[in-house]
This record gives sequence, C-alpha cells and structure tokens, in this order.
Amino acid sequence: MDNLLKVLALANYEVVYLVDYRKKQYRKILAKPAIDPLYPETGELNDAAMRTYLDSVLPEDREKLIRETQPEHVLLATREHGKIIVPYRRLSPGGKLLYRKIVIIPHPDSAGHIFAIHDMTEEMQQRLESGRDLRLKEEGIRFIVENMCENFMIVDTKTRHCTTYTHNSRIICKNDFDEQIRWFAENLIVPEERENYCRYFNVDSLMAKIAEEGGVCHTSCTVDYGDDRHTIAITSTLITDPENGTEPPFLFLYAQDVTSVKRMEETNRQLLFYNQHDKLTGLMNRFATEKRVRDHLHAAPTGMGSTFILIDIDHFKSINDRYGHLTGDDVLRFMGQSMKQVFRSEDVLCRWGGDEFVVFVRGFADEKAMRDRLGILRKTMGTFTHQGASLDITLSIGGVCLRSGTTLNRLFRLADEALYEVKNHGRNGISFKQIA
Ligand SMILES: Nc1nc2c(ncn2[C@@H]2O[C@H](COP(=O)(O)OP(=O)(O)OP(=O)(O)O)[C@@H](O)[C@H]2O)c(=O)[nH]1
Repeated sequence: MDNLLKVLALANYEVVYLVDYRKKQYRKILAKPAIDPLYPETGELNDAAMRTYLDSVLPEDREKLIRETQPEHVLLATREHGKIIVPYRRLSPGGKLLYRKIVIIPHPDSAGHIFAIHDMTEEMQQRLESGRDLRLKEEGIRFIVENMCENFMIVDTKTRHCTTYTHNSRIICKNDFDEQIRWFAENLIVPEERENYCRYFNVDSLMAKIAEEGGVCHTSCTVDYGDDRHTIAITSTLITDPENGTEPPFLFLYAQDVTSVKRMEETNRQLLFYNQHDKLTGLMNRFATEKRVRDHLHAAPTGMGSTFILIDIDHFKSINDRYGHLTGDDVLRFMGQSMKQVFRSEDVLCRWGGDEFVVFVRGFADEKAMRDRLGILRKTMGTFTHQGASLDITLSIGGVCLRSGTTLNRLFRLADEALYEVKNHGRNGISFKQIA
C-alpha cells in the first residue's frame, strides 16, 4: 500500500479515494494540498456530495463516467484488465474547463477499490496547443500548395499509383502515373515536346535525375489550352511518409504556370535591348555606344590601341527622295546587316543617327586590316538593289587608329576630320587620320 501511494503521489493525482462497494461507502485517503472543495471527505455512494461532483462533469462525458464506475463494471473490468481508466472533463466552481482522468484499481489489502483522480488539464492544454500548431501548419502548407502550385501529384514509386490534385477542370485524373503522363502528353503538351516530355517523366530516370541534382529537379514544358499557349514549370522531388519512414519515398511533382513571368522577362529583355539599340538596324544606339567607348577608354591600359570609324551613306537624302522613305529604311537595314557581317561581334557597331554609322574596335589599331574590312563593306553596300535595279550605294568613311590612350571626343574629332577630307574629294572613299 505504501508503494502504491508513492506511485500515486508521484503521478499528477488530484485526489485518491477508497471505495467500498459492499458497504457502499467512499473515503478520501489522499489529496493535493489545495483541493477542490467539491471533493467530499467521506460519504455513501450516490449521496448528495457525489451527485454534486457528477453534476460538474460535462454532460457529454457524464454518462460514460457513471457507467464505467458502476460496481458490476468495475469488478468485472478490474478482474480482467487490472485497472480502468476513464478520462472526463468537468467545470471548476469558477467555470474553468478541467481535464481529469480516473484510474480505478483493486485495493491490495481490502475488498475496496482505489479511485485515483488525476489532473490532466495542463497536459491536455499542451496537447491541444501542439495539435493546434500542427493544424495551423497544415493549413499554411495547404494554402501554399494550393496557391503556389496550381497542380501537384503524389506518386507511389513502388506501385506507380498517383494522385493528382488540380484546380483545372480540363485535367482528367488517372490512378496510374504512366497513364497520367500519357494523358498530359496527348492532351496538353504541344506535339513537338511530347516525346521529350514522356522521356523526362519516366519514373526511374526521373528519380535518378532527382538524386543527381541534389534532391530537386526542374523542367518546363509548353502546353496548349485551346488558343492559349502556356509555359508550365514542373518541379520534381521525393518525399517520405512521416508515419512510415522505411517505405520507399513518394514522388512529388508540382506544376506552376509561369507564362506571365516569362512574358514579363521577355518584355524586360526587349525594353533593355531597345534602350541600348536602334530599332531599325539592330545596331547599338549612340547613347549606349558613347557609354561603351568611354568605359573602355577609361579602363584600357595605356598603350592599348583602338580604332574609331565614322561612315556616312552618300547622298542618302536623294535615295529617300527618289525611291521613298521605306526604301531608305531598307538601305539602312542592309547597312546594319552588312556591318555585322564584316566586323566581329565584339566590335562596337553603332547607328550614330540618320545615315551616319560608327565602328569602334577595341584593342586594335591596324589601319591596313581596317581598310580591308571597310573595302568589303563598301563592296557589299554596292550590291543593294531595289526592284531588281542597283542603287549604286557608296560610302564616305573617315577613321583613326590610335596606339595610345585618348578620349571619345578626340577620336570623334579626328575621324570626323578624315571623313570631311573624303567628302571634300567627292565622297565614296576612305581616309584615315594620320597621327604623328
Ligand atoms: N529612310 C530614312 N531616312 C532617314 C532616317 N533618318 C534620317 N533620314 C534621312 O537621312 C537624310 C540624311 O541627309 P543628309 O544629312 O543631307 O545626308 P546625305 O543626303 O547623305 O548627304 P551627304 O552626307 O552630304 O552625302 C535626311 O533626309 C533624313 O531625313 C531613317 O530612319 N530612315
């Protein structure tokens, strides 16, 4: 009995009674210091004090508590199982919800039974708190999943059974992953991507790819929704069942429509491009060129050469006047293409304005090589035809090759002087400013 009391005292008991069913009496044998006044000291079973206590038990738990503490049930159940545990809730006199648990065991030294009432309020509150935390977390995850991933799929890698979650009523959900992938391929994926799509979503190779790429892998595909084409980004990863960590993992795939993001990226890319380039020829514009040349000259080591060339289409105004503005535009476009063919991609090629063009060659000041390239450009421009007839386009070109550091203003002034020499000598020629 001493041992038993010690055990009970260690547990979070509230009060311990000895109940004698034969004498129909109960007696309090142990209680916490600040005991609830509703617990009577001693009395007869079903007396007024006991009924008052039972009245404080929540109605939905009361019936079960009465039933399980009936003498016949207690005698039978404790003989069979050794003890009875009945959890219940009651209200304190101040109206506070209390969680209790009654443990009934036969008294080792007498015919009676020990009724130990445990206070479980704190424990239950903690459990409810953590349960609520978990529920909130699950709600949060559900929200993220539903809003971020419009569609996702969980695939049992052992059986290939898949569950597809989708907001898209057009998607027909299949139970088998391979069948689902086939359905997507045949009904949504654009024909030119179907083969690759099916190959990518082969479970074994996808799992190998996930492992190779450190746990997550991404792809994108183009789908057709009627007249609309969408870009869908698909992320694949593996998840394990938290309840059964030894089972093979599940494949988790989620898809996001990134069409608007892609469009925005493309618009931004175009905006950036046309901020620096001339729309008609695709060459760099004057603003971007000035910055590029200045940046280069600023960073270039002393002694690094550079070439700056000004090119003017001869009598361009009369081309416009004779053949129309649109043909003039064609000539300008042709000039842009020809410059790109003749010079290297790292050279700065610019439409300075109107019919005037600039070439800036970084780290290179070989006049002969430049004259050769400009010769090809002049020849190419001479091949321009309009409605089958040659327009005999000629160029006036002034340039300067400098072997030492300088400024953009100086380069421009020297090239401009060389250009005017050509113009003063009847156009259609090349002149390079000689620097002593
Ligand atoms: N078609 C077309 N014409 C343009 C464009 N920008 C400028 N121009 C025209 O280009 C012409 C340039 O004339 P000018 O500066 O007199 O040059 P030019 O006729 O080549 O005379 P020279 O340089 O002395 O041979 C002007 O008539 C402009 O209207 C354009 O984007 N498209």
